[in-house]
Amino acid sequence: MVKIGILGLGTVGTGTVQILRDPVGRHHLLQSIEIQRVGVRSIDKARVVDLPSELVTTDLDSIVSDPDIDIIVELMGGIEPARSLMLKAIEHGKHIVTANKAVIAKFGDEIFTAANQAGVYVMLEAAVGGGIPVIQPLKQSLGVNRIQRITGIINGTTNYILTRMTVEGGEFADILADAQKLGYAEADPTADVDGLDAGDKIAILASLAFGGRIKRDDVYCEGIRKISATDIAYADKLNFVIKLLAIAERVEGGGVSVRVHPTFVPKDRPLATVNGVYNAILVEGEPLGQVMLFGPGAGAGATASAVVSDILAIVGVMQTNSSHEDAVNSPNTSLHPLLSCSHSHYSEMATLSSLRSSFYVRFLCIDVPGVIGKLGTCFGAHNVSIESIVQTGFQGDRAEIVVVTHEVYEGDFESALAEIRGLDSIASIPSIIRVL
Ligand SMILES: NC(=O)C1=CN([C@@H]2O[C@H](COP(=O)(O)OP(=O)(O)OC[C@H]3O[C@@H](n4cnc5c(N)ncnc54)[C@H](OP(=O)(O)O)[C@@H]3O)[C@@H](O)[C@H]2O)C=CC1
Ligand SMILES: N[C@@H](CC=O)C(=O)O
Ligand code: NA
Repeated sequence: MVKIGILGLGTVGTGTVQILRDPVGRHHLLQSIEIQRVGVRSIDKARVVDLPSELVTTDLDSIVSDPDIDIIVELMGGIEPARSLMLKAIEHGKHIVTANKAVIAKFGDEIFTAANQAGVYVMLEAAVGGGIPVIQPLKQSLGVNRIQRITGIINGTTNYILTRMTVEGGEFADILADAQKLGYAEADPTADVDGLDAGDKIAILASLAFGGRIKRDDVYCEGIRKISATDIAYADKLNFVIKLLAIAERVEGGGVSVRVHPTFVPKDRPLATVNGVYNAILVEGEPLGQVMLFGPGAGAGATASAVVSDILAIVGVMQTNSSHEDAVNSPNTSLHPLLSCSHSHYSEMATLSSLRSSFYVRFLCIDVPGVIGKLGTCFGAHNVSIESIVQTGFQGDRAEIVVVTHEVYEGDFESALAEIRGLDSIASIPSIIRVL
């Protein structure tokens, strides 16, 4: 039997235990897995799964150093103590399965280096796209392609919020509360709403796609807090939907760009049809072309499916490699190259100003006559060409003008906006949203 220790028995931990305890009709290797210990924060909390009390403990240190345990399944979330416990488990020769994108995006360097030295695996399929297989496909089935771009909807909570705001016009706070009740949101939902969770995930995908580590601070993150019902209505009128996109791409002229921002997506693009808690990841590479991976991006069962599949992959390797005992006792034994992390350098990053994008901008103006001309002149002076400019109505006594630009350099667009902000007739610029 392969013995596992699970850290965390919340949404994903519970889903994981449920799959492991109900193996019939699933992969036969599940029957060689035994839950040895489960670590939690509050021992007295009511649990959905009924585990023998001697299995459950608040002493997580004792789990990661338990000599009988082969695999540590980290499902607690957050940076600490998750990071230290994973490092300690690696030090004790244990393989890791984790759903924790926050700790991998920020400390993956340290964790993978330690794992490679110790000759153990760190598997993280659940960390991106929940139940959607995307980590292993990037490492294996798509591994021979030169990846040009990844465009993803990879945060279930924000996609659920934007979908409901679009379809039923509900209030942001109420819908977020529902996402929390459904188990989609992070313990601190700020990570979802401000695009930080998607930032963690796209940093991980970019690292796999481009074969170089990504410093988390180099990922530009903008969340959905500022998206208003007005912008959603304009998007609809202009034949778009608003999605929180995470994009990683090679940039002409060198470097890679990794970013997260709300985006106007044309309604006829497949990504526009991804709604609710569903995620989708569009991978573009040579010679394959485009592949879109789609499925539930959060939730207990979906995420646990990815967690248990990772456990299974390790069990499979352990069973074919009877030298597991050696791996524990003698570091630097060879790891399967398609399951382990094989790069250690950092990717060169491109600056945001060198990227090309189209923009939707909503202006509130004080004085209507001549404003459209002034806006056109300012944009033109900075090489920003306009696809459409319309004055659509009033918000109180302010005239509302909406501009959609052609694809322009972000740097030129920023310079034009700096000049426009100085115009007497511009009262405010409530929305600036990129267009796909
Ligand atoms: N929920 C989802 O849909 C998805 C989640 N993830 C990731 O999975 C991980 C777990 O998420 P989720 O299950 O939603 O989280 P929950 O908040 O539901 O569960 C966290 C669990 O970890 C335990 N825990 C947390 N901190 C400590 C600590 N300091 N000491 C001991 N135990 C601790 C909690 O114990 P107790 O129960 O006693 O409070 C709880 O059982 C996170 O990394 C998350 O980002 C990834 C994909 C989807
Ligand atoms: N909070 C995350 C959970 C899965 O990673 C999300 O909403 O996508
Ligand atoms: Na996944």
